[in-house]
Amino acid sequence: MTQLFSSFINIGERTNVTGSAKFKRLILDGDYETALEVARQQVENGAQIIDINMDEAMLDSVQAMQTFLKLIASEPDISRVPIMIDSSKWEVIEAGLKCVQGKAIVNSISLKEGEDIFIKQARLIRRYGAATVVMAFDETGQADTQRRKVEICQRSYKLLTEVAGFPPEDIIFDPNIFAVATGIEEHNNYAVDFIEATREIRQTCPHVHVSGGLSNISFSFRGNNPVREAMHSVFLYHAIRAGMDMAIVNAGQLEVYDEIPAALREAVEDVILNRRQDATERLLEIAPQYQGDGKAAPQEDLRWREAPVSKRLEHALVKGITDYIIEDTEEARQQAEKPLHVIEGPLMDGMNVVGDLFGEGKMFLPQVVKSARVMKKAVAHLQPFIEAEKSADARSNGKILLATVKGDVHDIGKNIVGVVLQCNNFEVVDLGVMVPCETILHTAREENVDMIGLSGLITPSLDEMVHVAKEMQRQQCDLPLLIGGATTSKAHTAVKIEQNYDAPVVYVPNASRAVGVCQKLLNRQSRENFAVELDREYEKVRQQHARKQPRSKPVTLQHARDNRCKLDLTQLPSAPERLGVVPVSATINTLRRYIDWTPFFLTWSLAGKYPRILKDEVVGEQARSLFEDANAMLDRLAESGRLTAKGVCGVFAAANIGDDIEIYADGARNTVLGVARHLRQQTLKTDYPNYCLADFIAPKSSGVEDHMGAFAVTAGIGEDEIANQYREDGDDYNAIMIKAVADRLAEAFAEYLHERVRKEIWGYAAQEDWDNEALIREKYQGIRPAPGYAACPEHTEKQLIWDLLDVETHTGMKLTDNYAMWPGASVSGWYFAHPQSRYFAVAKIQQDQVEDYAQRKQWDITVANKWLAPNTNE
Ligand SMILES: C[S@@+](CC[C@H](N)C(=O)[O-])C[C@H]1O[C@@H](n2cnc3c(N)ncnc32)[C@H](O)[C@@H]1O
Repeated sequence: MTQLFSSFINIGERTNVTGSAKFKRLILDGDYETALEVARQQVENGAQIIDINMDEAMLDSVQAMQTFLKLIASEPDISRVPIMIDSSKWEVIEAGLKCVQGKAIVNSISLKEGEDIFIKQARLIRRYGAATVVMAFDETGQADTQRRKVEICQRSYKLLTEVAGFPPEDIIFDPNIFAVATGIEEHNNYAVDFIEATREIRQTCPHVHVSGGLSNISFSFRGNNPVREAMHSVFLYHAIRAGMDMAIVNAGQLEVYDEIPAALREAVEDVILNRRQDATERLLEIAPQYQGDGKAAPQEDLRWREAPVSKRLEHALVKGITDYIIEDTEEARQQAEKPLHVIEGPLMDGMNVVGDLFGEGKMFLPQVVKSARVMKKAVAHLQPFIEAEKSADARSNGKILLATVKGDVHDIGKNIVGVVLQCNNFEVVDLGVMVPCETILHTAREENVDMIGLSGLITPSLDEMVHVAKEMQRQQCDLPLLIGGATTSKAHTAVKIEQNYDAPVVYVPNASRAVGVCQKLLNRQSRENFAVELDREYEKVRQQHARKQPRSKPVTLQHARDNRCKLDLTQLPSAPERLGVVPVSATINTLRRYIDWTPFFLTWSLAGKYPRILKDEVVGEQARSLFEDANAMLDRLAESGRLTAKGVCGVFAAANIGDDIEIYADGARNTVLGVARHLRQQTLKTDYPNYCLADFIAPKSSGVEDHMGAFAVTAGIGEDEIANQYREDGDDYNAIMIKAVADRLAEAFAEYLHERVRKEIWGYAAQEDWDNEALIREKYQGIRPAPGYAACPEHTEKQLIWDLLDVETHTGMKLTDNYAMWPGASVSGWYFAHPQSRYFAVAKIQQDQVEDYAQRKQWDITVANKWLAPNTNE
């Protein structure tokens, strides 16, 4: 192969279904002829290798790879360049190797699944006489630092050359190019890490090649091609000097290093070489100047401004543009007979377009929320004129009261429903969170609303909703009742709530359903039809529920205890470095590195795993825009200091007694600080134990000294104030965004603190070194079960965490009547460190365990039945 790499090699990237929407379409449509043209063009444009990837869920990838490679083989002007067979699936690679006639290159193998598979695959590749790309990826994840990149490549090199007999000149290392200038401090050195690792790899692994996917480096500047191209050129300039000799690149999109404008080149070089602290900010500042043709800032496409005012308002609403909304609304007002007509006319028409597009799946939730922001600004401008005329309120579709029930503080879902309803011309009376039943019913009467919507996140809220329904019945209310929130369900609504209230009760699974439901409930005729439909549907759900056989056979508590998980006492975690309570704080910039972004997108109803979602064909654009907004908010929060994160944790001497854990004041174990009560799985298990969290702590009778921990963290100090301020400014989008971001930071805080506990405070895994993806996938030893979740579903146990750690004093976090945590963006839980500890679901328990638990907690049986209802009613 050596002759192949005598100079720098461009690898064409367009024949890749994961990277090119056009190529993907062609392959999915079976248009191989045109797909072949894409390959030909690449070769004509100077690609010296073409990378071919057919990894697409809708494709038979093996078949597609073989078909395409066979076609290429009969095209001499394409097959004169080597083919890179790119797939994450080994069977596709093997299928491809069988079809390529000349020298092939496999992209890629790695140590991800261990040495045995790695060596086996290398030997097979060798048998085909192919070269291979080897990613800097091992059993613990992708390498991001120079040290890890070099270590993994050196280890791979040794295995390949010494064990698999692989010729070193056929090895192409890919030490992972990651995005720089992302705003995250830890990313700033990624390019330097790559360049320096390349230098070291070339020095220590003779004859190998180094390659990488270039476009990743400039990912933060997507949408600004001139800056991206400059970044690619500067990066290549330095990486080639360090020994990089191949890259997957769009050859037509490379700026010539010397032709990059001097100011841009210097700013880009500062970023790539991580030469100054403020390099990202400086590049961000000048980047817009080079957008478009790279010489002058592009003109914003303002052709829509020439349309009549009603069309302009529609455009602004659909696109979420606030820049001209006041002047356009004013123009419309001057043309209208009454200011109210602007709302009822063009603004509502525009919102109807938004509603239709959303309904058709052509707009996504974040866009709708941005539209609402535009609408609010317009309405706010008109309000004084409407009041001056003392005209009646704008005729809305209907009025709905929304509230998160007493004892619960979670409101993101409710707020989203509120905004979507407002977009559809419903008037929303939002009572906020922790709203007692009396306030809900009183306000409903005062405000003369048309229906009531209840929301809740934690399981005790379900009971509160039943209580509200019963009260509505008692007070002879006849307003429709809407039920929503993460723990609610159609079954719960049908079985527990609907029967208690004569007027319609509707379970609303998400925001997009809310509008249709509310519309049906407003009109008398459609409401009656809907009520009949609902009765029938819910009756069916009830019957199904009644017929439902228990999924597994119940056993007695004694039987379950006899089948407890037996702990291997030789594997106990080491004794803690530090016993007792440790208050902790963390900056936004530290925490953002630990964020798990996937749930963030789900909050906004965009499904898909991060980071893949950013490139998703359907929701990718929306996801990117949302991601940018979230990061901009994080930047502002980091700078302003308006959102604070505080936490506390502690590791304590502990011993297991039955299903309880005794927690001691100190290592002497004489003073009991508290006793954690746990529940045990109570269905027949043949292959597994009947788990209880207490099993993961050494029994007191064993005399072995064991430990456990507890934590409580919040990233929500200040979130309500910031959200309220946004809401007052008519900016629901950012009001929801701050809460969604604070929630992410709280979970990130839990992740960050857990890592610190493992590595330093308890220190039982001092040497661990996981990247964020591995942390999210919980690769580490130990768990942090959270009361209210499946392994410890009983919420009142949070009180013990509060007492042990004096949580309120250290963090300001509070527990509500129903043991929800305030602020909403909070997480608390236990730490178990034994390698056998794992998450599980207690699921259905029997009355003997309820009685036993009541006794242990010194509760009246009715109290026990109330708190354990989620596990007795399953
Ligand atoms: C809800 S996710 C949170 C982490 C996720 N990466 C995020 O950012 O949203 C996982 C956490 O939920 C809790 N959890 C999950 N399953 C559980 C179970 N069966 N019992 C108790 N807690 C559980 C644990 O605290 C675990 O760390």
